Amino acid sequence: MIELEQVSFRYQNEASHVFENLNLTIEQGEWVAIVGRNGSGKSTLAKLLNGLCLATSGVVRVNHTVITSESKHQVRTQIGMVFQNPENQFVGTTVADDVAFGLENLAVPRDTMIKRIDQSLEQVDMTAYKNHEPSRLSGGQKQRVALASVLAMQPEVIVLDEATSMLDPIGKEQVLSIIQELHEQLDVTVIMVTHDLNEAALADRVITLNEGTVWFDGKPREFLEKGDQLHEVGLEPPFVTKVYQQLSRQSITVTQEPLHYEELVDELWRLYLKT
Ligand SMILES: Nc1ncnc2c1ncn2[C@@H]1O[C@H](COP(=O)(O)OP(=O)(O)OP(=O)(O)O)[C@@H](O)[C@H]1O
Repeated sequence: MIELEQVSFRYQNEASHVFENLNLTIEQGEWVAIVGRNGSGKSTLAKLLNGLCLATSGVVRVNHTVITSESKHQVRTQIGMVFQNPENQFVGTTVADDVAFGLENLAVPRDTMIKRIDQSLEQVDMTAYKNHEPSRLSGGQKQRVALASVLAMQPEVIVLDEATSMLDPIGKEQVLSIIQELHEQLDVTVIMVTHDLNEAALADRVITLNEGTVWFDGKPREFLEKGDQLHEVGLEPPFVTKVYQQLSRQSITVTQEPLHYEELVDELWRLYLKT
């Protein structure tokens, strides 16, 4: 679905490259979390995927189309982006207008447009707010509307750049469960830039960037097994990993390193019943 081949990128008037000869392939239907310290290039990578940044050299392909200044508009119909701050994405005076905007640009026929607006608002559970002003919604509701605007375009790939970082735990949970549903039911490819390693553990694959290179690329469990090595790339092991490390230090055997709180609780419960 996405291929980066020998991609180098340098911002205009900057001396150093963010990426040099980066190679990466993301398959259709994968859920990939991109993690890494501040400045490691996560957002730049997200922008390279939808043509907001164009490779200085090398090739970025989305569904076999090479992203260039000519093709980027067409590519954006296949890749939906959701950013950290939904305020920057609102253009309409009502929620429905806002969701309609991208469809109007694509000249989608009116009856199809109405159907898609209703369907995407329902997917994010925001139907009741259809005629509300976006600026009066809560942060979590705004992010769900931003997600609906992307869903209405029926993209094959959704890129979320720190999309849940400004949300409270409930708002975060709601957005993540919508993503999980889309991924499972519609086989949408999800690329999620995040600082939250608990969130990254939900993905099928974790890519860790460090100084413009891929430091780790693999399953979330293998990633968390890195434990204290995560400090080398500016990351803090999540709570479940720290508990696992403490248990190991005290020679308490746990069957496998827990990925989520639920697994940790199951494991602790098992240990408790054994005593
Ligand atoms: N518009 C820009 N012009 C020049 N340099 C930039 C620009 N945007 C980012 N950079 C630089 O590119 C590098 C990568 O930045 P990027 O925003 O991709 O990192 P990031 O991993 O997303 O960071 P964060 O976690 O802080 O959001 C950094 O050194 C940053 O200073």
